[in-house]
Amino acid sequence: SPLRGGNFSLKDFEIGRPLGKGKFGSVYLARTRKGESHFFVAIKVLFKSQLISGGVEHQLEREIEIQSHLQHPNILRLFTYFWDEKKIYLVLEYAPGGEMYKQLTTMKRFPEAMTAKYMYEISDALTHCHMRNVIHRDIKPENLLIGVNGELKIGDFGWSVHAPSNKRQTMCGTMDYLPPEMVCGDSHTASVDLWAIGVLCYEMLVGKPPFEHDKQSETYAAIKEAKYRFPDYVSKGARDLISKLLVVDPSKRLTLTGVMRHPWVESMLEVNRRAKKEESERRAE
Ligand SMILES: CS(=O)(=O)NCc1cccc(-c2cn3c(Cl)cnc3c(Nc3ccc(N4CCOCC4)cc3)n2)c1
Repeated sequence: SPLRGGNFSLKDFEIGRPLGKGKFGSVYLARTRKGESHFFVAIKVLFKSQLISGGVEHQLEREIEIQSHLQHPNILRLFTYFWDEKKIYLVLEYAPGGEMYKQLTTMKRFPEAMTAKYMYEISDALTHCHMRNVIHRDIKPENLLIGVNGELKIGDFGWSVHAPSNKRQTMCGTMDYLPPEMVCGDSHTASVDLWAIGVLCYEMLVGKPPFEHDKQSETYAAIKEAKYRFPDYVSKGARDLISKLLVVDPSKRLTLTGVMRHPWVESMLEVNRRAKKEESERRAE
């Protein structure tokens, strides 16, 4: 990629439209100036002042350290970063499909085959992270993006840490994805990500997270007991997978390999493969 080497600065890019607004800054579509082939990137612009007042500068350092070293088709690349007097710029891979959050809001809920494909892809990405002793800790639709071929991309490592960790972090996002051990403040291991993909799987199939309640105290109580219900339309296979991830005892949760080899996931991936084959045969006619 034309982003080899270091010391880039804003002048190396043409800044395009804003893609979205975050807590600490915004994300812009951009493209490299050099060379004839315009290479699209997403540039996340963070204000130093806001990072300092938010007390998250160390978190950003960790995010940069971790995400710049992870290279996987389902993890958004962090190519490089640079700063000027007031801002820090992260040059990230552009995800043309946008946020999974928007896709889920638009579609209300995902078909089972689409959900299973995303579950396979996120488990593959987390296997890559856990092998490098990185826990993500903040898996939720808002942090997941969609690539050019509809593939899932983990897009934000702002909350990731090197395992094991008992770092108490002030939660400023939703707590729907918190596992019991984090709700109780106990130290936590990589299995927090397994709980989170259980919550994600439920939310993709149902359109809302399993422990959502009006009162935060009710959400806490439901999480601690892993108390949730399925709407009738959720298949037996999907219920089996989710019930093996939303387990209070972290050591008893299904492993990432177990998710990727789960009968429901495998059968749904077969459905995807057959649909793709039929589609390409139709195109070939
Ligand atoms: C905390 S934050 O600032 O990081 N999150 C706020 C936010 C909010 C919304 C989006 C995006 C976003 C980030 N992206 C990154 Cl990083 C790479 N590609 C995209 C990326 N790509 C993208 C691609 C296409 C679209 N379109 C497609 C056509 O319909 C309108 C939306 C939007 C975003 N979007 C980010």
